[in-house]
Amino acid sequence: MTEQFIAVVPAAGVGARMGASIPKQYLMLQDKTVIEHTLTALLSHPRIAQVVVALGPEDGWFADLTIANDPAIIRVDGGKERADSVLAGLQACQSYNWVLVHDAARPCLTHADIDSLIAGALASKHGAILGCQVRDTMKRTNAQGNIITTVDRELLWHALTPQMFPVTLLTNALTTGLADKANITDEASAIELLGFTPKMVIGRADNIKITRPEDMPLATLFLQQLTQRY
Ligand SMILES: Nc1ccn([C@@H]2O[C@H](COP(=O)(O)OP(=O)(O)OP(=O)(O)O)[C@@H](O)[C@H]2O)c(=O)n1
Ligand SMILES: C[C@](O)(CO)[C@H](O)COP(=O)(O)O
Repeated sequence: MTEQFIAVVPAAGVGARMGASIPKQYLMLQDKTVIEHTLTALLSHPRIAQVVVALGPEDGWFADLTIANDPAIIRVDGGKERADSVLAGLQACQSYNWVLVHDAARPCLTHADIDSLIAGALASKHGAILGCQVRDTMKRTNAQGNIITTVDRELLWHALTPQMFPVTLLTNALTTGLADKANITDEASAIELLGFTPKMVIGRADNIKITRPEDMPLATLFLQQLTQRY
């Protein structure tokens, strides 16, 4: 039988940068909430058997969603930082070899990208992440906002999600790295802190993370365009 995987969806954020009255993962995009789009993309993939959703302590929204009753969904309590939420989710993944971690706030994920990530991760000892190369000239500024240098963009990427790693390796990395969690903004950065070099897999640039209000119409357009998501 083809190996099945588990996914962890960190969904315990408050969405401060969105500035909405509810966490951004519960805002409506077309016919359903952001998190429902995200979970549907994962749950409908043939190699994802279960999805662990890390929820905020005050979350009163998830239980009201129909998808919350899907038997493939496991709920856990998230933590103060995204890395804490992911580590909490990993405690429910110990019977699996591999885990995909995907932001609840990235609803435009396609099965083609999940397929590419799985192939890339299984071919790499250190796991893999989806990413897309930067397109603009990149600048570094000083604290006063003055440009101090132009950064070589040749090998510069936007890290996306899902990110896929062996469960034991990622659990160890996040447990060890949490002492330095200020620098752990994605799973790969914790793996890198152990000295490993995960594989970068080319992903779609429309797999955006909904962060600010202007991202909502963009995600709506992308979902309309994505006729072949699954
Ligand atoms: N303590 C946290 C913080 C974030 N997340 C999740 O991690 C993903 C990416 O984080 P981000 O875009 O930063 O979401 P928020 O933290 O909600 O946004 P903000 O920083 O604007 O508050 C989101 O799905 C968010 O719900 C989480 O599970 N636990
Ligand atoms: C994990 C991530 O989406 C990869 O780009 C990003 O690091 C999340 O950062 P955030 O500040 O928690 O949104």
